[in-house]
Amino acid sequence: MNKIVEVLPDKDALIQRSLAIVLDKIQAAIAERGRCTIALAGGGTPKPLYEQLATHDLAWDNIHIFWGDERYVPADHPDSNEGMARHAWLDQVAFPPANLHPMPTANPDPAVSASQHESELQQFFQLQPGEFPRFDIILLGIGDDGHTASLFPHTEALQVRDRLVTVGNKDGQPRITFTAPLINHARTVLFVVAEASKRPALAQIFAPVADDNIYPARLIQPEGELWWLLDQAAGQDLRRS
Ligand SMILES: O=C(O)[C@H](O)[C@@H](O)[C@H](O)[C@H](O)COP(=O)(O)O
Repeated sequence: MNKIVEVLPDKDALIQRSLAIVLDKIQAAIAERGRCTIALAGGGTPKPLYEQLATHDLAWDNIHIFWGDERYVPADHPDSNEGMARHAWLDQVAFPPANLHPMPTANPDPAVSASQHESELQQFFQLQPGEFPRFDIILLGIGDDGHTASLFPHTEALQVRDRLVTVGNKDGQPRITFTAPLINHARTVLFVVAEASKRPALAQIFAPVADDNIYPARLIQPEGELWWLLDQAAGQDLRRS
């Protein structure tokens, strides 16, 4: 694992730096492999990044969009990560509809939806049973509690090692989420983190010893590149690298 930590002066600089890295990784993936597979983070932090990406004319036909997690709501619900990304970016440019791979949230049983999405990933990446795909880019954020994707503290999702996708649980509300092993197979994992409220969790995530079950973002130790991009408010206590 190659870990890079950068603290940017403010949120605008954080978004601009994140944009530069994402654009570079997209271009490199297409140049090397003919396509880019990128999984988006939800929440509020990445929205301006997606809005910036919408201002660039990219090879949309060669870019496939996934999500690292999803709230268990329809795409037109205000909480939907799919809806947020579509509004900020995906529906503003000429992505072929077949290149967008949202997590399903229609089945009454979230476990069925998780299994459906796992099958979609296995088919898209032409995987053998037990094999994990290697996404080019996985974007992540962290919550004030140290969760990432929908891997929340003290939940069963943290223990899942033999699946690509599982059911997350936020205060009893179901989510669909990539598993830690799937995320860790990525070529590049990019955390984009802003705001002082994240500082206590970051201190534990970056500590030499702490409980992964309490701070799930500690589980993210990818084989490839691990980027932590933080604004000054979030990252002021951390050592750059
Ligand atoms: O579905 C989600 O909410 C996200 O995937 C989640 O993991 C998010 O990245 C963090 O909660 C940070 O959210 P903010 O960027 O809004 O602080």
